[in-house]
Parts: sequence; structure tokens; C-alpha cells
Amino acid sequence: MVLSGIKIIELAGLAPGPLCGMILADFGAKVVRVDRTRIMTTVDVQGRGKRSIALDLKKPEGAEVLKKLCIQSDVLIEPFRKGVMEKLSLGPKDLLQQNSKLIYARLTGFGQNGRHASKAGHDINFISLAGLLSNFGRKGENPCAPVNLLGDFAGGGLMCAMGIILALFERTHSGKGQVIDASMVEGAAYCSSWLWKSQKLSLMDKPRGENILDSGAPFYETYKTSDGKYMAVGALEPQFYDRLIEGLGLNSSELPPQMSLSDWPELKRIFTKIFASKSQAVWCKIFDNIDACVTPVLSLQEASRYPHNQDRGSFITDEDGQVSPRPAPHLSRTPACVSLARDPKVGEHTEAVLMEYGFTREQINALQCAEVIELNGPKAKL
Ligand SMILES: C[C@H](CCC[C@H](C)C(=O)SCCNC(=O)CCNC(=O)[C@H](O)C(C)(C)COP(=O)(O)OP(=O)(O)OC[C@H]1O[C@@H](n2cnc3c(N)ncnc32)[C@H](O)[C@@H]1OP(=O)(O)O)[C@H]1CC[C@H]2[C@@H]3[C@H](O)C[C@@H]4C[C@H](O)CC[C@]4(C)[C@H]3C[C@H](O)[C@]12C
Repeated sequence: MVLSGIKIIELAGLAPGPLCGMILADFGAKVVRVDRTRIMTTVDVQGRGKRSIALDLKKPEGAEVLKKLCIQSDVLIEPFRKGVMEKLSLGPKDLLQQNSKLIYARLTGFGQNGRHASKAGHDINFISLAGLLSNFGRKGENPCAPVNLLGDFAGGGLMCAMGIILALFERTHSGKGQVIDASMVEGAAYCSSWLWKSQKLSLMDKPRGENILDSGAPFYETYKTSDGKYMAVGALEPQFYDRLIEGLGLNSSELPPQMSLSDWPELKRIFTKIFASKSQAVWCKIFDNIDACVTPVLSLQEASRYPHNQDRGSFITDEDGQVSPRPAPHLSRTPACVSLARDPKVGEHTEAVLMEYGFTREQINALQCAEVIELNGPKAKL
């Protein structure tokens, strides 16, 4: 696998850091998640392929343990707001001094400088300041966040993983590590470059809900079917629009032109009425054979059972029976080799990981007695 041999220390965070670590683990890195002590469970639902150690970083001996782990690792992912790591004497200066090859990835909302750098925030705050949230929602309604996909995951976890891979690549030439300042405001904005640049094309320059891709256009919309489900219509180009009209059983000569903006509300009414006349399954049958960019709107469960996704094996089931997406993209020679084991429990691998990193049984016992670490897993075989 592409990242075989790469050792990553991920300090446990809420959502973006865990995705970043999971992507790297899926592609072969050895990822150790550092959980807090005295917690019952983790909120990390993206623990696939990781191991967990429970370590109290507030204790000086705990910070020393992390330092020792980082000396022997390639990457550290830290998800705290600016200044937290420095307070623990675990900032980049402290760690890069000991391991100049370390890639120190700082995944925050607002970045390491600027007036909001020390403030707390969540996805909705980051995409609001990136100028993006103002674009989501229907005409006349409040902006509505697309769950936490854009800030936390596209702009956060994924961008940070890209930064780490870039830094690993660069390190093959320079032999040096570096610090990655991954701000979710900037990551989300960067992912959305098209939106910024398409203003010039007058594609997305009208108020929210009146543009071609934001529910303004009748041919890029969802429609309710007679059984209360939905179809997604993305018939943007004229050739697909013509086929949409055909599939709906309409006659284009009796309709206003596709790009007559003032007629869009009327076209939507017509399409709404027609879609409501048949069930989703019937519309699927009709549009399965027509190249019109029309698809069913599926729930997560339905998506994993959808024939095309089954053809490609797009979803996997782990040993706990939990279904999730398999890693993407596919690499032909060195594909991801995903773990089907259940996610790690907090501190399940403390002993095994510490031994692997050169701690002796005596040192581990002492750390345990001082409540610096917790051993919640089966004992390592000596
Ligand atoms: C599902 C919910 C998650 C949704 C994701 C959400 C939408 C996001 O946007 S995630 C992105 C969040 N933002 C960032 O990551 C930006 C950068 N980070 C921050 O801004 C902050 O870290 C913060 C805002 C995320 C958190 O701020 P906080 O003040 O708490 O933390 P920091 O200042 O960063 O400092 C961390 C301190 O912790 C110390 N630390 C860290 N590690 C260790 C260690 N190993 N040992 C000792 N100490 C450690 C560190 O030193 C700092 O200390 P100081 O402050 O003294 O400096 C879920 C969100 C909440 C979940 C629910 C909740 O957890 C309660 C239940 C729990 C139960 O188990 C399950 C059900 C819950 C209801 C649970 C359900 C969901 O999972 C949530 C709703």
C-alpha cells in the first residue's frame, strides 16, 4: 500500500482529524490515536484501521511519552485550537527539534494566526466565514449547512490529508519535516474555488436559490414522487435536457426554452406535477434507459444496496456488521487495503504500542501506576 511504513500519531479530535487519520490508515499508514485517560468511550466514529492509546498529556510524564512517540514517527496530527499544544510544551519547536523529519499537521478552524485563531468553532462557523454558507439554502429561506461535510471533511480532514501527503512527498527530496497550518475556513474556501471563479460566468451571481445549481433552475432540482421519495435531476446541457423532457412525456415545442429564466418557476410547477404522478421505482425504470442525468435520491442504506454501487463494491461491511464507504479513489497497482476490524476501544493498544516504541515493561507499569496511561486492552505478548 502507498503509505506502508509511515507512522502517524493522531491526537483524538471530534470529526475532521479522525477522517484525516482514517484516510491515511486506509492507504497503509500505521495510525495511533492518542485518547484521553478517564473517558469511557470515544466520539471517533472514523477509527478504522487505527490503534488507540490512552495518555494524559496534562501530566509532564505524559507529554514526555508523546515526545518519544513523535521522535519515532513521521506525522503528528493535532486538532486543538491554537496555543493548546504550546501550553503542553508539545508545540512544533519542541517536537521538530527532536525529530527534524516530523510532519506536524495542525488542523484547526481558523488557522494559526489572525484574530480568530484562538477561538473555538465548528463546521458551520468555518463555512460561514469562508463565504460559503450564504450560498446554501432555498430562495427566501435561511442559509442551511450541508451537514458538516464542507468545513470538517472536504475543507478539513481531506485537505489536511492532502497537506500531509504533499509534505511526505517533499520530504523524500529534502529529508526535512515541516509544519502544516490547515485552516478549515481556508480549506473549505479553496475547495470552493469554482464558486468564486464562476461569478464571472454569471452562473452563480444571483441571490441564493435563484441560480442554476442552487435550486433556481428546474433542470437541476429534486422532485417528489408519488410514494414520498425523490428524484434528482441534473439535466444541464441541452442534449440531456431534451431527454429529460422526453422521459417526462412532455413536448418541448409546448414548453418555454430551457434557459428562459423568467419561465423557470412555471417549468418547475410542470415538472413537479409530473414527477408526483409516478413512484420513484417507476421513474427509475424510465430514466434507467435514458441518458438524461436523472437518478433516485437514496438514503445511506439504499445507496449501499444500489445495483451500480454493488457492481463496484463501493461499500464494505466490517466485522461488527457496520456498512461504510470503501476508500476512494482506486489505485490500480497499490490499492487501499481497508481494515474490516471493529474500531479501537479507548486505550486498547496502549501496552502494545508503547512496547513497539521501545518502552520497557517497567516503564509501562510506572506510567500506569502514576495514572499517566491507561491499559484497556488485552496484555501484549512478550
Ligand atoms: C457529533 C459531534 C461532533 C460534530 C462535529 C462538529 C460539527 C465540528 O465542527 S468538529 C470541528 C471542531 N472544530 C475544530 O476541530 C477546530 C479546532 N478545534 C477547536 O476549536 C477546539 O478544539 C474545539 C472547539 C473542537 C473544542 O474546544 P475545547 O475548548 O474543548 O478544546 P481545546 O481548546 O482545543 O483544548 C483541548 C483541551 O484538551 C486537552 N487535551 C487534549 N488531549 C488530551 C489528553 N490526551 N490528555 C489530557 N488533556 C488533553 C488539551 O490540553 C486542552 O486543554 P486546555 O483546555 O486546558 O488547554 C459531537 C460533539 C460533542 C459530542 C457529544 C459530547 O461529547 C457528549 C456525549 C458524549 C458521549 O460519549 C456520546 C454522546 C455525546 C452527546 C456526544 C455526541 C456527539 O459525538 C457530539 C455531539
